[in-house]
Amino acid sequence: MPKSGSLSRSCNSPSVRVSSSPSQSPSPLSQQSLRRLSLCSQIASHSSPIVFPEKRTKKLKASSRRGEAPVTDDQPDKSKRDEHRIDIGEGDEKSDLLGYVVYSGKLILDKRKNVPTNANPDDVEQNSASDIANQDAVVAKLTSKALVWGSHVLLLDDVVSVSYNVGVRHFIVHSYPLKKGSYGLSCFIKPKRSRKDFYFEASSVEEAVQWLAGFADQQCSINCLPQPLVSSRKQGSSELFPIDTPPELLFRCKNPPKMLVILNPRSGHGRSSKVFHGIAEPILKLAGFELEVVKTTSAGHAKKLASTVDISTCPDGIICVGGDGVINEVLNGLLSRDNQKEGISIPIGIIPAGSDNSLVWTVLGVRDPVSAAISIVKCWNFLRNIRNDLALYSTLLPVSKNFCVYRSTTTKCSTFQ
Ligand SMILES: Nc1ncnc2c1ncn2[C@@H]1O[C@H](COP(=O)(O)OP(=O)(O)OP(=O)(O)O)[C@@H](O)[C@H]1O
Repeated sequence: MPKSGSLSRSCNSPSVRVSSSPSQSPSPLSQQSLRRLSLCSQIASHSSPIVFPEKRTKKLKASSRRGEAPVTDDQPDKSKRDEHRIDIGEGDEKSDLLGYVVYSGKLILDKRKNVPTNANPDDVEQNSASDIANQDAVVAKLTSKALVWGSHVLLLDDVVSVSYNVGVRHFIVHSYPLKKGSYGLSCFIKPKRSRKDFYFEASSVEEAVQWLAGFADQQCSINCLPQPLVSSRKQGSSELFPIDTPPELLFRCKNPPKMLVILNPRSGHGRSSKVFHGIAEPILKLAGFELEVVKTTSAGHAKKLASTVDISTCPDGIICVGGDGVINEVLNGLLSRDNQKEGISIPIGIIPAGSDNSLVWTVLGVRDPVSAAISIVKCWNFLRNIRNDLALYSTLLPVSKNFCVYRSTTTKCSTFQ
């Protein structure tokens, strides 16, 4: 079992299709992609045995140093595989579904659902320390696929973001789990999701930060909120985080994604504004997105916007809200830009709000705006992680050369060349 309170940085990524020429010798970059692809396929198949993240990372790094494709878990070296197996729940089947452990420690679930954000932080901290010592605290585990505590399993696919008041032990996990009865047969039934917030308390500020780093590593957005009773000048300052806070976490808190939303108010018989502002926008805001919403005024407006918009004002992507028509216009607009390279490097998100939405359903496999918004959040986090990794290599960024669509199933993000 991994040590309680230990964090292992690991690479869990939604599956991504990155095209690369098979004739080219593997560059560090393509190995990086391979490493991600390998993990993705393991996750998608639900067949990966549970391994210590450290061992998985070492194994993958070692194989990629040798220029080989990473060793996958379905290779027949059973004895080695068993050696790495750990028990998350009761039995291997459940463990396989939950992935590998990223972080574990004691947490209290605050059932009052009311963490006082304006209370004196010293009082809050003292109460927390005594609570954690009580039997209220449960062992919780963050795995590559879920947060597990007691008999609860919250899938990370359903987690939009985690909010944290800097400098305290509390954090809030915002999620949109599927409602009972809306599982399966997704081609016939629109999945129904409803928002659930879980208020947790870690045993120390340092541990709370480690939990957050674990969530960030697993494609969840992190919202750093101001600490109560701290001067506004210090708010958001890294001084309020413990010294060993992972720098990516600080970076994430300071750099929210900026996107342009192109909304066709006529789509879906005039219901698209309601769909966006009432359903999708709150989810994107919960993930800290900064959105500039432009409503089209006539046919052709979306194309003109996409062909002329200054990309630096929406560096993280364009979200199309409407039906097939508005998506068509945006894609054509981007392709007709003077600087086509710039146009095709920008990620596209789609919130289905048209009358039919056949394109988004047939190509991306989603039909409800909640799942689509969650996918955009997940894929944006995934892209940010990939870009951070790629930046390590200061070489060309193949992802930015591809046409990237925030894919609307919650575990996938596709790039097309
Ligand atoms: N403000 C507007 N007024 C009139 N037409 C518009 C406006 N904005 C966009 N359009 C046009 O409306 C057309 C239809 O829009 P869209 O496909 O988004 O919605 P829909 O027809 O309800 O959805 P679906 O195509 O899924 O049935 C688009 O081709 C677009 O050119």
